[in-house]
Amino acid sequence: MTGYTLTCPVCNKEFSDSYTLTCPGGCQGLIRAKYAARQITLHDAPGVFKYMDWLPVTGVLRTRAEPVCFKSEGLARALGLSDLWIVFSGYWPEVGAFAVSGSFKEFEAFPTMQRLSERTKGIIQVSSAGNTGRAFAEVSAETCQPVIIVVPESARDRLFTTSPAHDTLLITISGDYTDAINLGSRICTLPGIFPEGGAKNVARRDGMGTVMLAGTLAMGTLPDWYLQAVGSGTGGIAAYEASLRLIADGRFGTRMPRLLLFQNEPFIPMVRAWQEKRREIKDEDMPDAEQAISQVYSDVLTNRTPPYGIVGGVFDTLIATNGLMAGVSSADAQEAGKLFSSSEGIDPDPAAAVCVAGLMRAVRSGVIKPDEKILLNITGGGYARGRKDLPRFVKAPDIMVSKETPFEKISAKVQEWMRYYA
Ligand SMILES: Cc1ncc(COP(=O)(O)O)c(C=O)c1O
Repeated sequence: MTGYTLTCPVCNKEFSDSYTLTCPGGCQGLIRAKYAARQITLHDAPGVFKYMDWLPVTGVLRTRAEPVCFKSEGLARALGLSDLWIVFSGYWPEVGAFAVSGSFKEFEAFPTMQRLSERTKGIIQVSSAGNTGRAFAEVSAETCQPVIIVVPESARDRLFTTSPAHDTLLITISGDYTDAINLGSRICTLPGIFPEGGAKNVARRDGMGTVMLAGTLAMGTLPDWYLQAVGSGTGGIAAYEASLRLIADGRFGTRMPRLLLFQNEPFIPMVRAWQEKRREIKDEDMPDAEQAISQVYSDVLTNRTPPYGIVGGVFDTLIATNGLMAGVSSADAQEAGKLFSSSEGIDPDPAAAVCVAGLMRAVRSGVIKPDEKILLNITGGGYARGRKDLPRFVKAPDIMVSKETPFEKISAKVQEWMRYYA
């Protein structure tokens, strides 16, 4: 690691990092990390930290989690593609994939927790529909760093770890992902608690960007296409930012990969806004949101406030990459998930199945040509294998609340828990 500063895409000012999530000048845009290393050198470091030249950390945590890229044979044959590459993020020992929480959210969680401990003193708060929360709980369980996680009650059985998560405070709320986000924001007003920041956190974006790094290093060159299923779209932004760095590196080509991002019908707000080339998501882009969310195959893709219109967000990323977005039906995603399992030999997360269905559609419609170089982000998977191999500790909620629970009651319990870490 040779150091980094942060820059604002609006005022272009550079500043140092004190776990900064927004421009100190008050600009509205996604700040970026600017790394001293123009060319990436892989470090002899654990898991995802081998990419630490382009991660906003100076130290490392112990982990085996990292994205694994290989050239597809089974799925490629089934779809008639000659240059299909899969980046697998999840648990699949045979290919060297050890993200034991099962998704690429673990690549965000490790650098984020490390950045927080290097840059400030405090406890991180995460709101999640399941996968992100599980990834942070896993890091907490492995490192003993405390974390406060808020999830909808319906997602509580998704909070399991491979060792007991003693340092996780789990709060469940009867409601959906948006209610978890709203409660999390209120909890972050308490002293000593820091929001993980979502797309605003450079550690999260650059952690996810390691997928593009792993893919490009395995292929030797940047791909023509990068495909991912999105809820917030942070992974897409991260893939673009990593591509910018890889182009500046000079060894992997000069052409920006095109992004092809998918949402799960009927909840497709970003697809609708993008189809009209609008920077704003309007209410009419998510009609009957609650009903639509209840119908999707992959509920981790149901973010109602994605970083879409913000400077440096999904809209700008799609413009910069000549990108595309499309909706995928749940029925197609389920079929595609079965095809992926049978052709590649591992079960994909439902979100990854959405991505496979999107790929199939793009090939059928001629958007993607059979000989193009495709990087398919299988953002999660290997749960069945993990259930067999890995210890599983399901985290019981520490605090259960409803939307009506007075905040004073919740904050008193949170502060009592925090006293232990003071
Ligand atoms: C497995 C999986 N894939 C894809 C996504 C979408 O990621 P994002 O939109 O944040 O890039 C998520 C979000 O939680 C996820 O858990």
